[in-house]
Amino acid sequence: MLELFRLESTALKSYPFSWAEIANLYSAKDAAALAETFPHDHFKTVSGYGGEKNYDYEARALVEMGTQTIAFAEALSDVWLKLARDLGSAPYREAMSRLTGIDLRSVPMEVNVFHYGPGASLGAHPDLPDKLVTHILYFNESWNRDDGGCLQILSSNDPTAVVAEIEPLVGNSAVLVRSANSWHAVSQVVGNCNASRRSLTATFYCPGSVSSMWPQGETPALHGYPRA
Ligand SMILES: O=C(O)CCC(=O)C(=O)O
Ligand SMILES: [Fe+2]
Repeated sequence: MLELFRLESTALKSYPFSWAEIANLYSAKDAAALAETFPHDHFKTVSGYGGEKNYDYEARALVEMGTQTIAFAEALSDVWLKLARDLGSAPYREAMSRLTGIDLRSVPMEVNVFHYGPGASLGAHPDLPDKLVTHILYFNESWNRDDGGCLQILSSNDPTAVVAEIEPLVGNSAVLVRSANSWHAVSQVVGNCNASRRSLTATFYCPGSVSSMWPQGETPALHGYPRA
């Protein structure tokens, strides 16, 4: 499913920090099926203001932290099951290690899926210090830049210091190596947007870290995501 050679044939950019945009992660047929059957089950609403960042979106677990366990596998389409298996696999970790120059073969990782509905955004942030690398994959069949919802690579904590913008189109992805200056944001989705902005993050953590998305002991209320 995942065309790992795309990761192997990309070099990281060094400005304004270590990052890369990588397109064409799947065949056209798989890309269409992934976009068509993007998960709508078992989401929690995540929002908060202040602290590291402002944020507002819907999140679903796909591969649980530090395991290869696929969350709510029974609700996934065949292509989504395949993608979840690939993201939990050793060859994916090896390709990500080669791309970033960081040994990610045995560190804890988790995969989560997101809908950003009308008005949703993610303020400028460098990612928490216990993260090593985040790979963000996108799943919209089409996208209008005027609707917001783009990943913005920033040269500082100033949200207007935009160096590059990545559209959330299926097959497209971005790799961010966490550092003190790895500033990035998601521009606000406009209020009248008629499709959600769809993404997934595969996050590799420092050894010994726990999930900040799904704190242990918390039993979040999960719901279906009803919108298109
Ligand atoms: O969805 C994106 O493009 C960025 C997500 C992100 O920065 C994060 O989850 O920390
Ligand atoms: Fe981030």
